[in-house]
Amino acid sequence: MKNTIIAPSVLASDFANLESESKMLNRSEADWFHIDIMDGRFVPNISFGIPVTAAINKHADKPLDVHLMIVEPEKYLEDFKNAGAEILTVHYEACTHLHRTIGQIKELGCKAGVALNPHTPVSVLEDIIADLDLVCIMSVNPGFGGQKFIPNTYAKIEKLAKMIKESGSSALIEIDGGVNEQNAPDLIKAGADVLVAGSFVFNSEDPENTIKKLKSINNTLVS
Ligand SMILES: O=C(CO)[C@@H](O)[C@H](O)COP(=O)(O)O
Ligand SMILES: [Fe+2]
Repeated sequence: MKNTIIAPSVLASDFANLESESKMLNRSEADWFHIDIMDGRFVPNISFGIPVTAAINKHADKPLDVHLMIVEPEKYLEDFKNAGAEILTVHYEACTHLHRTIGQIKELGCKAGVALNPHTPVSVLEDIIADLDLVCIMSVNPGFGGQKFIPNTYAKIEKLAKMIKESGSSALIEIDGGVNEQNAPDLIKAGADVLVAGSFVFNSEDPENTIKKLKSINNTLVS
């Protein structure tokens, strides 16, 4: 039985109470904290940056999965590593020298991920897939929480899973955007290893229990 990783997105949490939100995630069955960094240039929104990531890390006792939606991410990798990032994901569309950037992430001792916008085919990763620890398929256009899931994601997961298998890569497939308890079973069946969920978790009445529900979906699927 596959153990799907659940990574709640802190973007949808109460920023005025990050300590208690972090403690809730620690208590919960969440595996990672998903940290969305938006710069107002790569995406049309600004979230938070290095000091807030470090503040969350003071309270988090689980890995920080840092999703960099920024231009020139190579300039800030070390800062985010020092702020507590264990996984650093850069956007394919933001990196001219992706191979070099992935090497820099690994030299820092972090796991290296690449995120793909909805319009970017998974085939662009063919020549780098063996070097990646994670591929994040964006199932919404990045920049905002609470958007509608794009169904073409399922086909992308299947193509990527095939590429990973054929290349012998051990990259995990992460799905980010509009994930909820309705689409999670099909995402897992298609090949998702990591589910990011923001609004679905934090806008629910009982976020801890919502995480538990997402985590238990695996167990209801026939492997
Ligand atoms: O990276 C992003 C959005 O750009 C995501 O991580 C969102 O924060 C997920 O939020 P929901 O779609 O689950 O509300
Ligand atoms: Fe994200």
